[in-house]
Amino acid sequence: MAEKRNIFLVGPMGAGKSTIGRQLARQLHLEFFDSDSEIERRTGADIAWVFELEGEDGFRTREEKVIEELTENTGIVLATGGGSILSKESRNRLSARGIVVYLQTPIEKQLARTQRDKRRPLIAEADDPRAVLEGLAAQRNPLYEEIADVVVRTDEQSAKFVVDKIIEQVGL
Ligand SMILES: Nc1ncnc2c1ncn2[C@@H]1O[C@H](COP(=O)(O)OP(=O)(O)O)[C@@H](O)[C@H]1O
Ligand SMILES: O=C(O)C1=C[C@@H](OP(=O)(O)O)[C@@H](O)[C@H](O)C1
Ligand SMILES: [Mg+2]
Repeated sequence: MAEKRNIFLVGPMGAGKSTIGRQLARQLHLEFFDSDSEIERRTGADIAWVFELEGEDGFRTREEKVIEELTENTGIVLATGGGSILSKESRNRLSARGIVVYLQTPIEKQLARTQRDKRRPLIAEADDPRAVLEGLAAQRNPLYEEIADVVVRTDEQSAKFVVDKIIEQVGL
């Protein structure tokens, strides 16, 4: 697998894609991108604002475009947004252009890690965030699994442990 020189992190909100991706890139001396940060950089608006102005559909169109462009790189770590895999085109691009690492995390941990964060509109405004995360998991987990080359759990383990585990699993 080491000949595919990009690493793409997929998984649900709160799995640690952004945090672990940054550390992984630093450790491997690869460039780091985060699809959400890239959308924020390009629009000059935060994710919640993009959802508010353009709706989820508008956000997904931007996300697909950013993933199309970023996956053209070689030698990067990309932390995707949790819903990026809803797009068949993005799933195809991610599988074709790098090693896809699925960060698997139980809903309990996702809730704990995203509780105080207002930057995820799908759960920040929900009356019952647990029910939302369960619904998303039912729809999305098969899609993460479909494209995963490697699956790494991120529940009890520290970010550092997960980074080392990914490096070991992808053979870099
Ligand atoms: N392995 C981990 N152990 C404990 N906390 C973590 C771990 N990975 C991430 N976190 C914390 O969880 C929160 C969400 O992480 P983030 O990287 O934004 O997830 P994602 O990008 O998958 O939504 C952050 O506060 C981060 O510090
Ligand atoms: O799961 C989702 O649909 C989303 C996940 C978020 O990214 P993280 O997975 O990095 O939290 C962000 O892209 C947006 O709020 C939508
Ligand atoms: Mg993130």
